[in-house]
Amino acid sequence: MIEFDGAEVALEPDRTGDEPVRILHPLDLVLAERRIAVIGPNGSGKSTLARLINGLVLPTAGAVRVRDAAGSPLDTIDDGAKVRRRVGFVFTQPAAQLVMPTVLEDVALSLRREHRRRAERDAAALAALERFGLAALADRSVHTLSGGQQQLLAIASVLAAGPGILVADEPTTLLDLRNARRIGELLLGLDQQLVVATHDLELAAQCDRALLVEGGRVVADGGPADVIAHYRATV
Ligand SMILES: Nc1ncnc2c1ncn2[C@@H]1O[C@H](COP(=O)(O)OP(=O)(O)OP(=O)(O)O)[C@@H](O)[C@H]1O
Repeated sequence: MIEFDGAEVALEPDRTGDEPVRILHPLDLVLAERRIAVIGPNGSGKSTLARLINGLVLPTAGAVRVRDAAGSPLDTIDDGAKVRRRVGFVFTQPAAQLVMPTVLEDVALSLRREHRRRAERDAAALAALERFGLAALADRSVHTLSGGQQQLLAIASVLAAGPGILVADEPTTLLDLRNARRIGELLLGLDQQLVVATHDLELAAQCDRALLVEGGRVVADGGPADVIAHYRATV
């Protein structure tokens, strides 16, 4: 569960002494559904909203809290590094988060806390790759993968660390239709709670709830069909 309690993001005023610019206006929301889409025009604040959920952006006022599993405490996000073990984040550009030379090493890096011994870590990493149909690519350089394979690997690496919540920021934007559907289906089928900021309305339509963000405010919130219809009617 994710709770926004008057959370807002404002930029410091510049030297002209102007009012701070609000990127996200104070937001009160409880997100309890398993799959939540955040849609809206470019620059509306979707990424900022998504980044608040894993501490990549901290609110300048108010609070964001997460509970990543039944029975776990509702914790305020005030330390990005701590929350990132509980809330995974997948970026639009998978290459940005693939940091190790080979596919296996990249997944193994996510497992360094759980498995201190290299052999155990590699075995767990291989099992994670198998789950995503990537085992045959284990020794390949991450740079030789296709965009779809890279996005799949980025998701596998993030999920290997066992987060209870997954946030994805436009994960299908750079993919062709086939890979976009494949990644979309994978994300929608996860056990974890999913928050996905997306321009992919086909993906948004399959979520349990959608939020329409415009000008840093949530202007529609509810079933995806209604929220998408509202969005289409306003562009
Ligand atoms: N660190 C920052 N400094 C200055 N402006 C910022 C910063 N972060 C975001 N913004 C501005 O805040 C607004 C919202 O940005 P955000 O990236 O959240 O939008 P978005 O809805 O995800 O857009 P897109 O669909 O184009 O990715 C934009 O106008 C952006 O330029």
